[in-house]
Amino acid sequence: MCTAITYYTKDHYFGRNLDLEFSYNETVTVTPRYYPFHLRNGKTLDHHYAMIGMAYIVDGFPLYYDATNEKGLSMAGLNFPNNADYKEDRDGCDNIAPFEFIPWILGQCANVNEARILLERINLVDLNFNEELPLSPLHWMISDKGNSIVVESIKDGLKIFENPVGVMTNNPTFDYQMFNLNNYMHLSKEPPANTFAAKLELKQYSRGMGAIGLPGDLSSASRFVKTAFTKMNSVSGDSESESISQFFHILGSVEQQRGCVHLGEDKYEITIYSSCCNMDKGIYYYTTYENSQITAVDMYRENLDGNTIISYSLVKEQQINYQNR
Ligand SMILES: C[C@H](CCC(=O)NCCS(=O)(=O)O)[C@H]1CC[C@H]2[C@@H]3[C@H](O)C[C@@H]4C[C@H](O)CC[C@]4(C)[C@H]3C[C@H](O)[C@]12C
Repeated sequence: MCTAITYYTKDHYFGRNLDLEFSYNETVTVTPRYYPFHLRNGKTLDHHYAMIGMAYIVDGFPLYYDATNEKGLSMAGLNFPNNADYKEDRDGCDNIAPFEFIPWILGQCANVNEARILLERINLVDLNFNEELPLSPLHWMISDKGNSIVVESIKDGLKIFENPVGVMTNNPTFDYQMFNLNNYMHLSKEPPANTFAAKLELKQYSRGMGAIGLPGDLSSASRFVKTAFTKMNSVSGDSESESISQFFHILGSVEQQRGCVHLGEDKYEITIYSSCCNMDKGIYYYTTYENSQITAVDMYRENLDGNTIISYSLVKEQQINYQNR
């Protein structure tokens, strides 16, 4: 399971939890403007917006999980099993493999409106990266500094949904996730009043009772509701430190602790990493399951006019700040 969010204060932020039972050796990866993206349809994107994000680099190609470009446009791919449906090549379309989708959009678009124009011509094709890395069933959130959309390639075709909450998780389809919020409209950050029965003397015995009924399990539908509630009621200062702290707290409300989601044998899903990218400044912050200290990579400290990929291995060990030794 995974969760992606946006968060806006003075600056704009985009990030996600990557929940899985293993890691592919992903790295924080900066792709500069002149790195040639050789696409499977024979075309090459040889000049494009620079981008930073989390990627698994294979044969020199950055397989991005999530990224932000120099205009702030951001995108994340999340699991969408049994729903994602990729197509055959189609004439007159941009035939793009799902693993090329993030560079294709972020390389060429400055905002969601420009992405929508490319999406009119796109056909996400059923093409494995290679034998060891077959296609992943994904859907994507694309966000700029004001809007988010969700893109789902399903049996019926390519669906694009407005995403007014700026949250995405996994199954089922996004229209269900949005509709499901209706079931929770009675939840509140305020203390509840007794509307149960006027003749009963019911009292508020604890803080937080306005949100009793907010799901706390780790299913994707529940995480969607929990994250939407946490994010939409979020209050923070607007400094960089306060903003990113709040961002990680929102993601923390749905993080996965080892042991709670059993996948058979000795496998458990965990939050491998949580990321938060400042969309205005191109700084990619992350924590990992073992390392709760925030680590950052600043895209603008790299040569963005180069043609070779720059990558930083994740700092995964816990960093403890001893105060008395
Ligand atoms: C599994 C990851 C999403 C995490 C997630 O949503 N988990 C939920 C599981 S579930 O719903 O609860 O079953 C996705 C996100 C990005 C994906 C990776 C990226 O798409 C890049 C390449 C693409 C290749 O085709 C496959 C390997 C891969 C390296 C992908 C592996 C895997 O599918 C990743 C890492």
